[in-house]
Amino acid sequence: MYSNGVSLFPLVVAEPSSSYESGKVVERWIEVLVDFVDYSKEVTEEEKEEKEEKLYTYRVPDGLNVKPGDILSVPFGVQQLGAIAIRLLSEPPAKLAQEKIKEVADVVQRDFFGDNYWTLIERVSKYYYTPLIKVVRTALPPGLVGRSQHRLRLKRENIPNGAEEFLASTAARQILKMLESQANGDYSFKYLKPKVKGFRWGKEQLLKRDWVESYVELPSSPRPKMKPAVTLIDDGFYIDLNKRQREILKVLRDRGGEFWLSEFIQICKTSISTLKTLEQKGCIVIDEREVLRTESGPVVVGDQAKSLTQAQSQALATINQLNGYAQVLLHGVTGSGKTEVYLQAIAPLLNQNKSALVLVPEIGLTPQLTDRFRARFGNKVSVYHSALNDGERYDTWRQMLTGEPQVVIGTRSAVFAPLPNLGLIILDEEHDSSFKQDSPIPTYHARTVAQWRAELENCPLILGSATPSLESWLSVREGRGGQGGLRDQGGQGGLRDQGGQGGQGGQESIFSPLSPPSPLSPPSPLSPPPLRHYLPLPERIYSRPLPPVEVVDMRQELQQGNRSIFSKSLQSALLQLQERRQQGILFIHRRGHSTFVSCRSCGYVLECPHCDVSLAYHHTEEGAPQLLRCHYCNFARSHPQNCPECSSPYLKFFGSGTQRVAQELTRQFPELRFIRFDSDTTRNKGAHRTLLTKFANGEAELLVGTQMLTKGLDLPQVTLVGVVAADGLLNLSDYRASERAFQTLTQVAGRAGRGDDPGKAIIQTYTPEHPVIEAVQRHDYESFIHSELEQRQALNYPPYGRLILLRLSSLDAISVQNAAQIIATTLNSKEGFEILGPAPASILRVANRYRWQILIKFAPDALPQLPDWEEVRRRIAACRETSLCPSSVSLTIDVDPLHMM
Ligand SMILES: Nc1ncnc2c1ncn2[C@@H]1O[C@H](COP(=O)(O)OP(=O)(O)OP(=O)(O)O)[C@@H](O)[C@H]1O
Ligand SMILES: [Zn+2]
Ligand SMILES: [Zn+2]
Repeated sequence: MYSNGVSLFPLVVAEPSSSYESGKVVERWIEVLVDFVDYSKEVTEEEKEEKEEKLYTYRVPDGLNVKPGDILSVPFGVQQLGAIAIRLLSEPPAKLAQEKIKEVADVVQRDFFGDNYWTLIERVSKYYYTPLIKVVRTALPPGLVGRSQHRLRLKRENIPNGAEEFLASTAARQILKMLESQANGDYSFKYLKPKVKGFRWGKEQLLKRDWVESYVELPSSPRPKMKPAVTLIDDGFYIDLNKRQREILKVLRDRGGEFWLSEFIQICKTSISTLKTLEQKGCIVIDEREVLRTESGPVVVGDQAKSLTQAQSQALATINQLNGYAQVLLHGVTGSGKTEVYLQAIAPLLNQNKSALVLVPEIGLTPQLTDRFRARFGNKVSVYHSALNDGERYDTWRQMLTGEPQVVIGTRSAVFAPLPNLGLIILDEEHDSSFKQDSPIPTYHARTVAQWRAELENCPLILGSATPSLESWLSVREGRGGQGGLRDQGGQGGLRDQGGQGGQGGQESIFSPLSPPSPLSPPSPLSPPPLRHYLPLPERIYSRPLPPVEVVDMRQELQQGNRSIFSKSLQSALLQLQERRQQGILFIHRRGHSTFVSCRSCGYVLECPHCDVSLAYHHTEEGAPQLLRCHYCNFARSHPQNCPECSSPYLKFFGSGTQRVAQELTRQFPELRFIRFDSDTTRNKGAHRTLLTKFANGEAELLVGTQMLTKGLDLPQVTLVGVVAADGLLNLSDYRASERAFQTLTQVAGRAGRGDDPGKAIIQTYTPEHPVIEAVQRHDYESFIHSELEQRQALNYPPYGRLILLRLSSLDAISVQNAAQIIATTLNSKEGFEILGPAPASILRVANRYRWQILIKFAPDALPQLPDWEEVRRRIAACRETSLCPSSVSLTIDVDPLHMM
């Protein structure tokens, strides 16, 4: 047998090598995820996906030590490709002919992701019933491994004189010589391999002696994109200038003193030579600035830390003292300055060479937030979210792997960002449901994953919100489970037979020290220093008042003969905006309005041909095509002239919420300028920023939009917030409806009065007595949440009980119903949980697929104890077996679901 040990230390050959110790099974095969980059275009997306998701088995050559998480190089067809080691096997798959299995060519990089990262991926895989491979695909940008280069570098300081004499192998000597001949002692594997016979063994020996190191060079570090910008340095008052030159300087000053050169030339209708003259006169500077690849707009630099309010400094002091993992709930009312606390919590970390990860709900609000971070930390900030294209995403990843301390701001999937030396994770607006992925699997919640990650990295997690989720409140205030508490159950109950993970000894032990006390056991009197901190910011900055909330009863308006969608009160507030040159926000809950098109003659309603829903009418602006669109499958058609059923030309429609309101505004307030801010008008890249900038520049009095408006906008000029109809929010048939309605209304009201002028909110509703409305009006988070928690507890809903939703769908209506029935019966026949359903989804057919669901509910006191929990998990995973769920039916296991179907 040929092993590394032999030639180096002949005397210890007789000793058993470590893989034979303690009766461990020798694992000689490895399943790998092959990194396809330039995969042939002649296959369908589906075939491609199947191939990409597939694990391939390779043999591990003797003497090569391979671990999950290593980056390998493997022969694949005629190519040599990068691959990630996923799972060791002690036997080759029975289906494969042994002699057909190829050997791993080499280990390119050990522990590419680090143990913690790999543990995180495994935990997500287990907890969310998702094959490891899919989690890896979720976490990694495409092509990360493929584009990198594997290299070998000399460690000169370790090499003794006459080193070659110590080397028994010719290959090793040859490699050493070649490297030494290079000034930087460095070559790529690709270069060395064909030149050195037995390259791998030679390299292994050099590595063993620590004379060389192997590393992956990610393609050259990202070069910032630069673009010329104009900056005002002197407004030219004492300089001899002509009228035109003065005009140009005034424009620049009015626009904040900075502009991209090309855009500024357009705006002023001027030329580069005119600007050069102004530069020579010392009024402006034209220089290159870095452009964030995902963003436009000049980089604002040099923002200083603000001096903190007392509440802010108290919160910051606690955060600064944290050493290692802790869960912090920063509960600050709207406009209390949570962002400033984040910024000042991050600043010292960067100086300690640590990085920070900031997760935000949606991209609509990141431009403003990103600007604030960039103003403070300059180019240490990068943005990572799903709207980036592959290249941008890849670039950002690459930058993270350089190891430079940095701040990454991103949406849900950024929770997997491979930041070096993570010092802090922040979830801003932690209550927001867009942190949860409904599909595809893994159906993860970024808050849950962030918590695991913080524990693994041993760093604090800050959850910030004006309206914390019930989960976080319960977890921090009462030290009870919440979603994080699930992990000690879910995490340990690894499904060894599922998805390819598990099987390596010692895994369980990784979980135990991290597990918090079980949510079911009383807190121990000897508990270690508190891992949970509640940090309130009960007041707005400068003690500005929260906006008074006026609730308007729309039933009374109707009785008084007002048929407009705007109440008297809202109408006069809108008129005042114009008079006082102030600004307002009008919030529309999309579902609150009918958007379908129907025939006045025969009553026919235009429906989606693929889903059981009516089509929604869409019209962005005058002159744009009128479209009918399905909100479920995105099917679109033009608006017909005549009824398809009876040919009548009298089709009646309402626009979607915002469209209809926009029409009404134009009719009733022809002078009022407004900007629509919704999914129709923000489709294009950069549209969010453009619209918000227009609004901030005072180009309109009113911003009209949907949910997007509620999330973190900080516009000091806004004094009025109107909610057109709160009822659509209140009457949703979902156990979370009240929580969501309270959060949305409080957040949207909180956009008012953030500047010097006091603000107010007007909420229109047909049910003013609804407890949610009353709580919002009183700004009373605590009593709302207490009564809400009581109800959840009584019904065993989260955050007390736990839910797992099985979503089934199929093109065939009968087989999905049958499968749902069979699965529900099978699950029901055992104890340990409650089964709700099977039930058809509220919209049965979407994109031609029929959908059924089964809800599994675990009451807190019936929660299975370990090791029974594992048995329960096995039973749930077994639902996917074809005996229960035929291949024509797809089944998604949604753990901790937020949305029912
Ligand atoms: N200590 C401070 N002194 C002066 N201004 C401050 C201070 N802290 C924050 N601000 C300013 O107050 C405003 C509100 O702060 P911020 O947007 O961080 O509030 P928030 O708590 O995140 O609000 P929301 O939850 O409503 O989004 C911002 O314009 C911010 O620059
Ligand atoms: Zn008709
Ligand atoms: Zn549809």
